[in-house]
Amino acid sequence: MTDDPPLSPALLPSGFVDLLTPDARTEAEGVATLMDVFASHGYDRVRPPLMEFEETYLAGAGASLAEQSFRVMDPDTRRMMVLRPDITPQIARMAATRAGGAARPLRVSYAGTCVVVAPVAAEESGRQVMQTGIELIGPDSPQADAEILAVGAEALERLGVTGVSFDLTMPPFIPALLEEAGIPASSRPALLRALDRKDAAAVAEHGGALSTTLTALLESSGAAEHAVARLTGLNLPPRARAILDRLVDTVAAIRESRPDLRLTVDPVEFRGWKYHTGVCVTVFATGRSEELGRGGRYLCNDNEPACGLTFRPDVLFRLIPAAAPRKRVYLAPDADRAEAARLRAQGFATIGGFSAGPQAMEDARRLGCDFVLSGLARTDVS
Ligand SMILES: N[C@@H](Cc1c[nH]c[nH+]1)C(=O)O
Repeated sequence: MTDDPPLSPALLPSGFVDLLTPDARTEAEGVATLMDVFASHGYDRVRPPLMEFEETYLAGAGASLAEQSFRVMDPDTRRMMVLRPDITPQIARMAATRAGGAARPLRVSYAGTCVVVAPVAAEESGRQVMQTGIELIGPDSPQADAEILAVGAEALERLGVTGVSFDLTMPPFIPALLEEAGIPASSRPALLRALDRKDAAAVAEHGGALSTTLTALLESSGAAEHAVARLTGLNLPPRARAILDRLVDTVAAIRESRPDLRLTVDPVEFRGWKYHTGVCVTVFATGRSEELGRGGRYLCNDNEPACGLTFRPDVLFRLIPAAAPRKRVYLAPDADRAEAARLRAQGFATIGGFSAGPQAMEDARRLGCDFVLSGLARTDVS
């Protein structure tokens, strides 16, 4: 027994909401549109489960997601399970196990619900998040990175999302640079914080021998061509150089297929889950701070290279007009069944009516119907 006041019947746990119409419809139709574009490029749908054993999920690519994972105990076996916070680690597992023998390059798509402990971005409040994405497994090339971006861009265009920008990052770059430059482990946290805040003064203060390079890196972020021109001129140690060269090649490959995309580069950014091993991307709509999607390069659970892009439909669908409802027809109890079926085939929603005569007309109006079907006769709702 507790002394807590009784819960309101409408109360839900923080971060979980009911999605009503039209939002739920807009989400479902938007996901279908995205999945259709993915399928048209050969990305076949897979459906990993909502829960997995903790020890399998948190191995491999999922290792960095422990803090974001809800744990549930299986009452049958008493084994701990994870409610997935992200689908990509499941694809990394599938690619190394059940889909290990499938022809490469392996292209898969997915749409499903995830649950995170804390909202993904600061401006968000949701803990149940929808993911819709693609993964390209096998090739480790700038062309594969470019394909992911191009397919993602096309999917957004089909949805009608305009003014999108793709921000390229390379999370392993700064750690490699600090290590190669021999920056002591004790100064790294302050330096990483300063870089994360893009605080030039603090970067200069904590950067030691790397101050000039790090300041130049901060200044080079921006439009891809501007960034690439400045970054190629920098004097860098070999591992950091190799990571950067790969980013430059990826920019060139993207430009070849989609010269029109708005591309920016941020060499010091390392947001996102921590399993990425190479070039990453965050998708923004101009003038908005929420992330529409994120992606990047990683390794599957058997170290096979892969890259992918995951959209966040719950953010995305706030940017597009609500999906139009079907036109509605009120079926009086004597409505002709074949005619009703024909109307449904034409895209109408037929609403089964329990009233006839003037009451049918009133019910039809109340339920948002355009006309009443009685026998074969249509009467417009006035
Ligand atoms: N699933 C990752 C993005 C990603 C897809 N593929 C590789 N990375 C995320 O939501 O942040």
